[in-house]
Order: sequence, then C-alpha cells, then structure tokens
Amino acid sequence: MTNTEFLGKSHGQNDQNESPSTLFVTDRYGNILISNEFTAITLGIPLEEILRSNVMDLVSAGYYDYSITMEAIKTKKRVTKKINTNRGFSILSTSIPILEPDGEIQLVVTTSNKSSFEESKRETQESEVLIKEFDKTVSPPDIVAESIAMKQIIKVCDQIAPFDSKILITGESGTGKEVIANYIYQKSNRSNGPFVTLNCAAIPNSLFEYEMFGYEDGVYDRNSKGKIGLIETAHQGILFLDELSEMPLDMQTKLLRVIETNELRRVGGIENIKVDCRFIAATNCDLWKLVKQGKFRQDLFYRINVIPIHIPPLRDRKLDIVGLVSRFIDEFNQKYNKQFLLSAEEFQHILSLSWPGNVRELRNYVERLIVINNLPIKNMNEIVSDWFALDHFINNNQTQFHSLKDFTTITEGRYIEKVLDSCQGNISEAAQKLDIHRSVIYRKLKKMEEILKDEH
Ligand SMILES: Nc1ncnc2c1ncn2[C@@H]1O[C@H](COP(=O)(O)OP(=O)(O)OP(=O)(O)O)[C@@H](O)[C@H]1O
Repeated sequence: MTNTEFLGKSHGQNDQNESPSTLFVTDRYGNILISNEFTAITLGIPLEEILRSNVMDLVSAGYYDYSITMEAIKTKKRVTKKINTNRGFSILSTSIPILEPDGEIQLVVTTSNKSSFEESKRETQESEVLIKEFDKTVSPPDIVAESIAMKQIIKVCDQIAPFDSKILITGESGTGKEVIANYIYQKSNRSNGPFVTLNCAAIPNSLFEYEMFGYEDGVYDRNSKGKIGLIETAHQGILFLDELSEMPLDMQTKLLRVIETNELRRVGGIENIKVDCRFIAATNCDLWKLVKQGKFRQDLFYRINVIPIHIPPLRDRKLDIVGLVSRFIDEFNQKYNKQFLLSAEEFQHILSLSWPGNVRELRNYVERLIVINNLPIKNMNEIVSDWFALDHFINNNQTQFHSLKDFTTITEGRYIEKVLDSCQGNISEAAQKLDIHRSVIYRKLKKMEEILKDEH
C-alpha cells in the first residue's frame, strides 16, 4: 500500500482553510484526553477506544510507528515529525508541550494541522487557546459537526434554542435539516414536550386539513370517530414542517392563522382550541422564488423565516465527510459484526467524490463498502440471479433490434428498470447498487425510451 500524505491540503470551496487534521491532547503520561474522528480514520479505531488509550499502547499495538507525544513529554520541547499509520496515512505531526508554572508538563497537544503552529511565537499560550477552542466546538453526540460551517450552525442553534422564535432551515436534500431541527428541540425548553413532523410532501392535498387540524366525531359519517391533528399533537412541543414549499396555498392561509392566533379549529368543529407550539420549517427549495411566482404566501414566508439557517451541501463541508465516514464505519461495523478498516487510498477516494447535498447517500455508500467487503456468497447469488433474469428477458423479448448498439441500450435500460423496481423506485439507491451516477440512470432510460418509441 502506498502512503498518502496529509499535509494541510485544502478540500472544497468552503473548506479552503480546513483540512483533515489529526488531534491528540494527552496528559503528562500520554493518556489521550481529546481526539477527533479523522484520527480515528487514520488509525482504524473507533474514537471512543482512542479516548481510552495511552499513546504508547497505540504504538506498541502497531497503529502507528512513533510517538512524538512521548518525545515532547521527555524533552519538554516542541517536536515535528512524519508519522506513518498502519492504514497507510503519512502525516506530518507536531507535538507541543504545555508546561505548568513549575516547569512540569501539564498537557501535550499533537496535531497534523501544521499551519496552526507555524506562526506561533509563544507556543504555550497559543496551545491553551487551541484547547479551549476544541472544548467549545466538540460535536454534539448525534451530530457530526467538524467543518467550520457546521460548527457555526451548532453555535447558532445553541443560542436560539431556548427562545420560541420561528426557524426556517434550508439546504439541499439530505443535508441534515431534520437532524438540526431535532437538535434545536433537544436543546430547547420544550424538550419534554413532543417533536412532531408534518411532512408536507407526503400528505395528499385532500387529506391535508384533516391531518393538520384533526376532525370532530361524525365528520365522515354519523358514527365516525374524530381525530386530533398534528398541530394539536405538537402542543407544548415543536411542530417540524418538513418540505414546507409543498404545502397547498389554502393550507398556508390556515397555518398562518394558527401562527398568528395560537388557535385552531378542527374540521367540523365550532370551537377554537388553544395551541402552544413552536414552529420550525425546512425546505430544499428557494421559498422566496416561490413567493415571487405566487406559489407561496409572502406573509407566511416572513412569519416563518425569522431565523434562517442554511446548511451547505456536503461537497462544501469536506471535514464533515471525514467525521460522517468515521461514524458510519463504527455504526455498520457494529450492525454487521464486521471489522472494516478504511485504507488511506479509499479515504482519499471518498473525499474526491463529488457528493451532492446528501449525507444519506454517503451513509449508504459506507454501508455498501462494509457489506461488499468480503462479499458473502448470498450477495453473489443475488447477482447471478439478476443475470438469469436478464437472460430470460433477452430470450423472451420479441422486439427486433436494428443494431447491437440499440440492443445494448435496451438491455441496459431493462436491467436498470429491474434494479429500480427492487429499490422501490429510489433512484439514489439504484444508482448505488449499479455503481453509476443518478444522472446516468436518467440518461440511459431516456435513450431506451427513444429507441422503443421509434420502433412503435
Ligand atoms: N451532521 C450529521 N451528523 C450525523 N448524521 C447526519 C448529519 N446530517 C445528516 N445526517 C444523517 O443523514 C440522513 C439525512 O438527514 P436528514 O433527514 O436530517 O436530512 P434532510 O435535509 O432533512 O433530508 P430531506 O431533504 O430529504 O428531508 C439521516 O440519516 C441523518 O441521520
């Protein structure tokens, strides 16, 4: 395996000054007190395990070849050396000892982020500031927030969580909008109340009012029982309006009234019911554009857009990719009882992929890596049976193909359709199974349709 060097490379537009950086903060005995997800990837050990280790144990176990932390402890001087890990990472690291007033070692900070240290004249002071910064920006347990952008978002969420102001979270599909809404809920004074999601894209127009406002007994027929709506369910908690752009215009009007009066009326009801809930909305659309097109109420937009939070796409948050990959590897290793380790090359490959806004896709990708690693027989059988199905299609297809190219296009198209079926039409999942980009699926299906249309 060739070594891959990580010396302050920049990745992505928003991460121009960010690069994956290893981190150890140890006590005077080399016990690790603080570390991060990139270190976990370079060593192939879960972060929790690193945090239970001593640097010398890691070297003895062969995770990396030399401890500059111990050298810094012994010499009480700053040390910079290249460290090679068993996963093939080659990392230029710097250890800085922080001394007590009596000259004893207090802590040692070891990191590969060279630039943080180069201009340092008063190393001790700078390192102390650094540790305080790390303490402040530790990711919440369920959320990966390693990029500056995500750290800022978490900071804003911490500040606004205790207040009841309305929030509009924007960002491409799968960037973690619901994750952020849930984080605000957990940090808010309403965390003992319910967190209710109303997915506006999932409710048919005809049922919207019933779902949102509930209905009284006897609305459907004389004996039908009434049902409480989602807004009422969120009483004393948070109502998360997911995909808000999909809410029909008449429902927008009714929602606006609830927001303004804190009251609602069930379908078929004659009384107004008081509700006390906080509204957080999310959308992957440009709501303002919809306002200008007359598809979204301007007054509702202003009401809900009190605190806007924009989550950048994953492709602009490369450091989050590092953290997410590390978390997902732990998660799926546990789920499938595997011990998958990422090599430096695989890691670089993942970083180099142009991820759309989607954390979900990255998660699926890592799951696939772990499942396919040492591919079990069962999966091979599945593949073979897919090919039998294809063979059956070829033998039974009555269409006269004009050229080998057309035949190939149709065969590919049919196979894509079959995989799409097995994924319940989920294009991302099918693309992943086929190991092609989503756009290739669209293109190939379109080509097949064109040929079939010409033949008819
Ligand atoms: N920062 C993060 N840390 C950990 N997991 C994350 C993070 N962001 C997203 N995820 C995971 O990615 C998946 C998608 O996240 P989520 O549903 O919040 O995205 P979304 O933007 O609301 O998606 P959609 O636009 O499709 O509604 C979930 O499994 C979630 O747990």
